[in-house]
Amino acid sequence: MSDDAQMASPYWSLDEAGGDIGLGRMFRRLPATTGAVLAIIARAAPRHAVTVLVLQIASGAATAFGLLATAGVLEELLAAGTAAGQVTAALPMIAVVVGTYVLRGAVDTAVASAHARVTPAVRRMAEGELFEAGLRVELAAFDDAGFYDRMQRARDRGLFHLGSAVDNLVELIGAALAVAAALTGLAVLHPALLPVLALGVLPAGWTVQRSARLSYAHMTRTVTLNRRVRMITELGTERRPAAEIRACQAQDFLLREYAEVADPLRDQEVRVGIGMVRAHAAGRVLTGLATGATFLALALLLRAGWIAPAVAGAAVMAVRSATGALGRLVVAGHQLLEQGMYVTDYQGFVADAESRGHGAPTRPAPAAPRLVALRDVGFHYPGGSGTPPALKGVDLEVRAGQTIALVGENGSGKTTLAKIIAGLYTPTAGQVSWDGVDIAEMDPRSVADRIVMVLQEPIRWPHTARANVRAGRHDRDDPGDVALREAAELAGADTVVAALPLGWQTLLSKYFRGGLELSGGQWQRLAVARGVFRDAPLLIWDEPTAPLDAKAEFAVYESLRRLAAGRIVILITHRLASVRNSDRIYLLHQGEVVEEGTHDQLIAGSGRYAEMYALQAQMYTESPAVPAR
Ligand SMILES: Nc1ncnc2c1ncn2[C@@H]1O[C@H](COP(=O)(O)OP(=O)(O)OP(=O)(O)O)[C@@H](O)[C@H]1O
Repeated sequence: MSDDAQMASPYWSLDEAGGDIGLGRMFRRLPATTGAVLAIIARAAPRHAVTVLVLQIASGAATAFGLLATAGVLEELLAAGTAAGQVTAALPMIAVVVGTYVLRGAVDTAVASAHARVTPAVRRMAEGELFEAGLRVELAAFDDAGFYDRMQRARDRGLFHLGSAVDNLVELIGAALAVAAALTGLAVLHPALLPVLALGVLPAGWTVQRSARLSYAHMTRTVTLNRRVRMITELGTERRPAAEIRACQAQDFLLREYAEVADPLRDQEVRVGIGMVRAHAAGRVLTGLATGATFLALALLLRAGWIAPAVAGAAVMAVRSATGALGRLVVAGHQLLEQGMYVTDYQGFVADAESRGHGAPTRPAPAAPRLVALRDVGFHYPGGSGTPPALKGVDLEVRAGQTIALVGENGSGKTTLAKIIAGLYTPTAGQVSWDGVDIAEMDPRSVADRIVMVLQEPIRWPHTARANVRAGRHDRDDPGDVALREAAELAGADTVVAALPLGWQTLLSKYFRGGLELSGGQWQRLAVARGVFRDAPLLIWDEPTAPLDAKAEFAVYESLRRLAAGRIVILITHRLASVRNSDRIYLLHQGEVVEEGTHDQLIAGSGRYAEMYALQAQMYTESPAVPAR
């Protein structure tokens, strides 16, 4: 097997066809979907939605009235007498028909303008809700693959289809009212015309329904392939992966990956397209036959004397208008069902996100905790059953004014522990307390308010340099940017900003015209400045200096030492020289604290820490392991 073949995955292929949607099933499922969309419309734009509905009813009534008036015109024109006399007699009814058309045109325009306000309002509200729901959930939700997948689906497809679902609902109601208008008009003219109408519209209805079924089945079969195509094309067109793709010469690999999913998608589209062409061809034949049958039926009714010629003429017009409306109704109904699935996804996500939010605020966290203590803390990432816990049995204490360090190999649990101390994850066992009170009892917002956390991969806010630092506490009052400049100086970010063309106002994003990109270390200095600007009593630094040059690293540690006075500092780093002065060092191994003490105690213990320290020291003292030339 080639390497490429080994990298190919069986996870994406055409999906199983979704349930077939016949007319009966469509009508059974429509109320639930319609109800869901209506509920969202009612919250986003109730007034405009009512306007649309009332005007659509008025438009339907005008259609029915226009049909009756047309019959009146035909009656006058077909009455006995001279041509001039017939036209003169028909003039008042012609005026009524023209008036009805004008009225319908005006009403339809008003429907369209009220409708134009509904869809954007729904999109705006739904997007805002989704964004807020995503921001409010606990961090752990992002580690749950199911939740994450639902969120992506709701964001990428739910929002998009919600707008179209609103449009289709409006179309569906309009079409249903137009069909009802044609039916009513004909029933008033003569009830015997109703079966004639059915004869005329059924083939068209069959055709539209057949193509809508094909398109629905196509949509359900290609969900996964479409997602995969989007992922791959994003990889090939985004800025971040661009360098590595080129460095690894992975272009051909990506193109093959793309072809692997895009080809079956294309073939499926061709199959469906041909299926639709066939359905339309059959439909046209049937419609032709049905038109003949309609005329035959009308002729029979005329001969039997059941209807007058004028009524037969009006019936032909009614059949045409009802055929068009029925077609629109079936198409809109199917599309609404298709989009309804995504709308349900969206609603499911928002409900799920709300249930994952923090509970009602309880007591506030102490303004400046004096003692942070962990007792027998364990943690399992969501969905990780069958895998060992990320943390188990961790006991730890740190007091105001102290600095502790968390060290250990990659994957030993340091970052997880820091996030638990920060209240970002709730431990699955044990307890984290501040001044003797479990933080689970505290208002999570007030807990977060007391913490500064600088992480390994800080956010690169696509904003100005100033906003990048102020994001640490965006609502902090800082007249003259005094604190901002002080934080930048402490973090060594002042020199970075000084070199920018527009200083603090420089946009730091290459995605926008005039924007600039920084180096990894420069971004990190801004992140440290952001942490300093945040100014809180509990500082958690997770590898804050990893991408910094030696001079900047030294300066940052000096600043951290000054900042530490009176605060609680938790430091995570692999550079053991940086933790020598910590009040206590905790060495983690496979999620457990296996050694703890001061640097001197741990060195004297000759355990893992001493070994790691000796290895690092050796790298500085012995000749570098570069092969001799
Ligand atoms: N989001 C996550 N979902 C599931 N497991 C995770 C997640 N993040 C980390 N883990 C697992 O938890 C364990 C501890 O990870 P953690 O990031 O805390 O280690 P670390 O000591 O900070 O590592 P490093 O030194 O590489 O930063 C690892 O086995 C890792 O695979």
